[in-house]
Amino acid sequence: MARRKIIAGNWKMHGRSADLGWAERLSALFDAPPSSEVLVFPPATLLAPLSVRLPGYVAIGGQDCADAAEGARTGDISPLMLSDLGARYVITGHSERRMLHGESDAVVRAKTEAALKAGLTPVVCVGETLDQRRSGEAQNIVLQQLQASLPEAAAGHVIIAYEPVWAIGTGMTASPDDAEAMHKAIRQALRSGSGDELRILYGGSVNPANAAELLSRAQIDGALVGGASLDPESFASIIRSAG
Ligand SMILES: O=C[C@H](O)COP(=O)(O)O
Repeated sequence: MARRKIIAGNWKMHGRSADLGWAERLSALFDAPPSSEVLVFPPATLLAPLSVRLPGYVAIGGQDCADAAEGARTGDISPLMLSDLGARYVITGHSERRMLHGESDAVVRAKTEAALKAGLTPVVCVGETLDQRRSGEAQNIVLQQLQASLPEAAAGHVIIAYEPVWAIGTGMTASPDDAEAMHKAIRQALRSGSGDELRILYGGSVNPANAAELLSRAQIDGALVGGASLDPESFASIIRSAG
């Protein structure tokens, strides 16, 4: 059976209460639930107020979580707290967290494990830099990152997002062939743990103009969309591209 596509919007550090009308604007663009799953990752401050305004077919998630359920961690948000607000998903290992907050693969793995324990589905991000791609190391780097970022036996319980660092927010997108080749390598590497059910999203400058071609590829199970998810019309157009 074909894997159901997932279109996920990551708002990153954008959005305040004045932006909550995004929910009604998005739902006004659909007469019926779309065929793909739709996920939204707003900033933690908007999780609760946004979730009550979203149509039932949109699930919400956190953009990051701590690696423990509770404790003396000033400023951190635990996966249990996200779940308490209605989140069902959480992004772990986004390259912005890896780079700006020094998160190692071991940290990503601990966060992913804590998220699973809290009953959330982690969306685990991996991706190479431009230098690594140019030097032909992209696949090795991504597979190493993946292996070190995933807890034991987690492959059947997570979603993977392949996000080449050089494509994020730059307007440069991996070609559908390159993205598909990487997704295939990821699927093969995780096959023993997850069978063919593992869903692998592509992220990096996905927009209404390039989404259809990327999403038409059998190995690309959806998109993790940053900038283009902030505008409901663009996001809706990408959702429609998934079929
Ligand atoms: O999480 C989303 C990705 O980092 C992609 O962001 P972008 O669509 O703005 O390039």
